[in-house]
Amino acid sequence: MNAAIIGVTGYSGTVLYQLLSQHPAVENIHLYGHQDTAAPRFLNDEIEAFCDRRIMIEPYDVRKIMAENDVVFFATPAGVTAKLAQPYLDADFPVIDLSGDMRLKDPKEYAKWYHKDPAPADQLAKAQYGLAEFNTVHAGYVANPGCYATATLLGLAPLIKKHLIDPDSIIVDAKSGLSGAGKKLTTSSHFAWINENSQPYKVNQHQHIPEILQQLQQWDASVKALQFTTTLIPVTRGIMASIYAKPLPGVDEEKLTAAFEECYGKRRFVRLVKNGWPSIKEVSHSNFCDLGWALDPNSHTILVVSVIDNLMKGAAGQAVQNLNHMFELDETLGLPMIPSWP
Ligand SMILES: NC(=O)C1=CN([C@@H]2O[C@H](COP(=O)(O)OP(=O)(O)OC[C@H]3O[C@@H](n4cnc5c(N)ncnc54)[C@H](OP(=O)(O)O)[C@@H]3O)[C@@H](O)[C@H]2O)C=CC1
Ligand SMILES: CC(=O)N[C@@H](CCC(=O)OP(=O)(O)O)C(=O)O
Repeated sequence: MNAAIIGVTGYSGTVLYQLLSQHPAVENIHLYGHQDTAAPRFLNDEIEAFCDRRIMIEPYDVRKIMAENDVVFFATPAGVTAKLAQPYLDADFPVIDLSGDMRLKDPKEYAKWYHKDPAPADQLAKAQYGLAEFNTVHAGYVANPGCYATATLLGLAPLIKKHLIDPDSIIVDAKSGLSGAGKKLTTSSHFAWINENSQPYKVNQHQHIPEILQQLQQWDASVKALQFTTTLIPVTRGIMASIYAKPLPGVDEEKLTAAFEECYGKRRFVRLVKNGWPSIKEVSHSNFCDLGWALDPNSHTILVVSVIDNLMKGAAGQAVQNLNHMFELDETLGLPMIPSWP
């Protein structure tokens, strides 16, 4: 197949390019950039690491993209696909959108949390949320989940789906490395600030809160809210979500473990860590989500720890997993099955 990438010069775009370049079912990768760029650019001029890849990044042209490709990936910032999705939806053309533009079903929620103009409700209704372990999308427009949302939802799924916790008691403390913020330098991502430092941000205002709730409510309508805090940590890649909740009466360690095993026993990309605890480094550069859990009888609290690589399972890796679902290929095709270690 031929695959198009829009946004190849960004962090998730480059990882997507790396994965698709080695994907056995992808024959050609075509790159497209901004709509308003008259002259084409070249990948080797934009990304030093790809200095031997003199591949053209053509100006964005929707008709050319659909004519020359079987699928298009958008690795563009919020606000881009909300304006560009319509012709793909009209043509039922396969799209995998890494941005948050088409994830929320309610346009008012998007406007509230992203502070941008939403796509129209009829377009949002057509997009399918691609949390790959639970929603196998075979065609159309896939809204690839956010990085924090992926780590949090995979950690919470067994607790919510098996009704093991008080739905009013969920607290998530999530930390992310700097590549999660994309390539643009900001004051908070400046080396002198974040090196040997750590700071919460977007407290109670993070755009993944409504995304997480939307999916949790599909599993259990009684979940009304969650306390969700995001913190920057001085690593390049990786997310660790520590999830706390109160168990319902009768829930013990055995039931907890059985729920995780039932939920993920057959899943290739979720690893259940039973000796010790998950760590960011052990999933680095892989599409794995590692999960660990415990029930403390003294504080009567469940802890689940979920780790992913934000650029892989949190973005480009899950996008390739969704590509494999869409084209009915083996789910693992083109994805590394061994993390980068040490
Ligand atoms: N980084 C991460 O860990 C994750 C990111 N995401 C989401 O994925 C998307 C990409 O993120 P990330 O890679 O971090 O972002 P970056 O900021 O690193 O890259 C954005 C890319 O989009 C391109 N771009 C910007 N505006 C346009 C436009 N109007 N038309 C065409 N191309 C455009 C940029 O090109 P140029 O440089 O030429 O402007 C660049 O290639 C975002 O929506 C992000 O929220 C989701 C999960 C995790
Ligand atoms: C470290 C960091 O800044 N991370 C970003 C995550 C970006 C992302 O995944 O955004 P969308 O999924 O909404 O597109 C953030 O917290 O906003």
